[in-house]
Amino acid sequence: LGSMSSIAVSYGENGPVFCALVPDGSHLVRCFGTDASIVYGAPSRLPMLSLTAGDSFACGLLLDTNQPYCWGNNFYVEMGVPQPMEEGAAYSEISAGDHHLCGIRKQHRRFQTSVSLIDCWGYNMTASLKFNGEVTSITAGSLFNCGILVRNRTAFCWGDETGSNIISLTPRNLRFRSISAGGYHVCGILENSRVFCWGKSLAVQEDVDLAPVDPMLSVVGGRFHACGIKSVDHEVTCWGFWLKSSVPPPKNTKLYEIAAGDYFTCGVLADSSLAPLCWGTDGPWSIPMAASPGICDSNPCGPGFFEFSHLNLPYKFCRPVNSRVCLPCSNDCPEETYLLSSCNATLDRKCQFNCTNCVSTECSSFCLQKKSTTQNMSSLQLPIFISELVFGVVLVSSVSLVACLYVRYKLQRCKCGANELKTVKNRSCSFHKELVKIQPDLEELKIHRAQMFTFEELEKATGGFSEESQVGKGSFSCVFKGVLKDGTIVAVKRAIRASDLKKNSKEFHTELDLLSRLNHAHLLNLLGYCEEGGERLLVYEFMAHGSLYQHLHGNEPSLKERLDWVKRVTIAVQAARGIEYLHGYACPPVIHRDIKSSNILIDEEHNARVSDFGLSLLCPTDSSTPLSELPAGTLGYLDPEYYRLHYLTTKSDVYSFGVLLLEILSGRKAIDMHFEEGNIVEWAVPLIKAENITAILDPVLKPPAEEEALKKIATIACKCVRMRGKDRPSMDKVTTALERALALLMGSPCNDQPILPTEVVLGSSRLHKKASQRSSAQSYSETDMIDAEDQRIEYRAPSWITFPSVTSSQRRKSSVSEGDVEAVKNAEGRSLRCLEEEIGPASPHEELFLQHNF
Ligand SMILES: Nc1ncnc2c1ncn2[C@@H]1O[C@H](COP(=O)(O)OP(=O)(O)OP(=O)(O)O)[C@@H](O)[C@H]1O
Repeated sequence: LGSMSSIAVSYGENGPVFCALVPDGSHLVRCFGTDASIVYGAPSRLPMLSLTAGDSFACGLLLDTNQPYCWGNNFYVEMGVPQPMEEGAAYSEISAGDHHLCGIRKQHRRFQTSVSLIDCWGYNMTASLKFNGEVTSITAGSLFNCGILVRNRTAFCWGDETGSNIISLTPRNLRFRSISAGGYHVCGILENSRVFCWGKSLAVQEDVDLAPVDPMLSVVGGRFHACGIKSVDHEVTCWGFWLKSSVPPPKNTKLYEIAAGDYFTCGVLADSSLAPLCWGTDGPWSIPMAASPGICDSNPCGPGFFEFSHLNLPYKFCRPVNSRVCLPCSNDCPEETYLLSSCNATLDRKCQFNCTNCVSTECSSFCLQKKSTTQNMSSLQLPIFISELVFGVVLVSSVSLVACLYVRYKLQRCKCGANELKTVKNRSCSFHKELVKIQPDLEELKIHRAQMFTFEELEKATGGFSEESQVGKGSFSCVFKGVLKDGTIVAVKRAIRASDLKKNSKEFHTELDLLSRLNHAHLLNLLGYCEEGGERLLVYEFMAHGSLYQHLHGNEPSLKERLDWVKRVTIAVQAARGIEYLHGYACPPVIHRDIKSSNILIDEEHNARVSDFGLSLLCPTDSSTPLSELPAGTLGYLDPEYYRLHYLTTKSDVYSFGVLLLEILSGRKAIDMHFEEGNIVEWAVPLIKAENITAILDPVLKPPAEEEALKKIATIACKCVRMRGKDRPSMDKVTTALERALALLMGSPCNDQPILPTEVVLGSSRLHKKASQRSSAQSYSETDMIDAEDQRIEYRAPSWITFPSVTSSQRRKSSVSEGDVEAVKNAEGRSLRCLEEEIGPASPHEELFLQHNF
């Protein structure tokens, strides 16, 4: 609902979703909420100029083409670029109603003043409309739209007015600065900054049209309510009908921008955090991101507007050259204050407390402080103050200089320049025989923000490492759920005190070192560590939903059933993104070496996180030959080329990921001797090649409507588990292909556009999960524990695999000759030719998206 903005709120039966442009100049969108099709469907690589949202869908105006691009799930609006659309059409504004979207077509200069073209798509709206005169600021209500004519700033509306009388009630003589539609009403800001609303739902006779008299900077409309930002103090005020038990609008809080869904409204805090803040019903309440405070405009800010700048942020908000975010100037000053400086091109007006007229404590304390500072300054202390100031400046400059030199030194040591990274990515990272030494340096770790804990602290957090708090067990460690002093729920991994302390220590240090260097939304975050005497402990974010293994093969069948196809494929895409980051974007690149379902953990919001870096290896970025390492990993997932030839490349992870995909599709374990053919690869690949996909699909789930999507994933899996590493696709290709399959599965008609379930967040906050983790009351049952135990005994071979422990089927596989490989390849080529292009090179468009994203 409403007009386009840098933030948008969608609504519908799956709950509200908040979407916003990230304020870092990337113009990328991020969404939070419970509607998976919008949250995970948000294109993380498409830069957008602005956003708008309706019932179960959101749309953005693409920065590069000025075309709308929608995602989510609405029967009436085509996802992707809505169709039909005139070729080459570009739009200056878009706006979404319940089930439709409209856009003002950009036109050649010579037509601009005579006629405006507005295209609409969706329920009862699909048409191209012509209006006399230039139109600006379109806004969409439930079933109607309105716009402002540039020539006289009057409003006009079109569409269905049943139940709202919106068209007949439109005021003919009022001039508006801006307008915003709600469900059945429109509110506009008049030239004198007062708000005027018209229309109203006949079903809910609430006075949405009785707007407060305060001057407003902006206004938005929800289903039966409206909210505005007051000009005098940037605080929000709402009016109209509210559902009972709604969270009220914030008080004493300044906001820059607001957007409304039906019963849920959000704004961007007017402080350095630019954090979103929401009220109304349903949530999401915790949105761990900063949001852009406005849309980037290529025109200079007009009168009554100032150019927004953020002193704390070193980067530009707007990518297009000569564009900026223009915010409306505030009018007047709050009570007790006087105008210190007027609004100019770069700053809003400033007000200061008037100390002759204080009533509030805020004013009194300001004036007291001011008085004492003035007195102090005028006394003998002035020279002391000046010398302190000089000392402070010198100190800050020297610290900054040392920090800069240190960062430069670090950057020089890490030879992962953009170009090198690209090269690494393209050649899928091959390595020298020499392994980069992993020598964790505690000072370095501090810089990487891993916190050091005492053993006592962690002992306390886990109830003395009690059996009840144990949530899992690996080959070298036990994992406990713990609660830190500040209430943060964590997972504490305690290395088993083995006779081979050296080996334990190596795995500990590998994981510690790697995790403190890596940061990605789909990698498990390390929060801290403890190394005391023989004790080695790592502290991670707690993953409320355990591992993928527990879901697929645990003792609770309902968990498996609840993991429907969309969830499974989403997890696959997210895990692929984590691995893709390790291979292509980590510095230096990393081979995980132990990709398997028990190392894919699932957080509270059901997002997948790749974990367990105990076996990972760092690889140099400037090498060309594969790394020769003693095989390590888990039976069933281990790349045959690696254990046969000790030939390790990132393609070994691709093999393991292929096995994981087969596991996700079939619900079978990688090795399960209950079946005649116990090795999942040996069993599934021939069936997939014979195009008998149904035979491998997990029988506990109904095949989806779009079985084609699963067919594509099966094909990807087949390619990942090819015998020769060089015949396997790289992880970035796998990710792209999976994203397309997910789009298809979710019924997106335009599956050549990548739908990304969640975006890569380089530098994502380690701490933003804390709050949600604290609220999680989920604990592990004894059965979960048994699962983990069962998994260790039945499924998990010792990490350092020796040849005798390899199963017969694997041995058969490992002894396949080169000729066999060719034969397999040819057969594959024949039966799957039509799907061969799935993992083809990324299109120029996709390459562009990749460049934008990283
Ligand atoms: N951060 C976490 N939050 C919740 N549970 C976790 C977390 N980390 C691990 N676990 C649980 O503990 C189990 C054991 O984890 P761990 O990484 O020690 O071993 P593994 O990967 O299963 O086996 P191995 O170390 O032998 O490869 C996991 O499978 C998972 O169920």
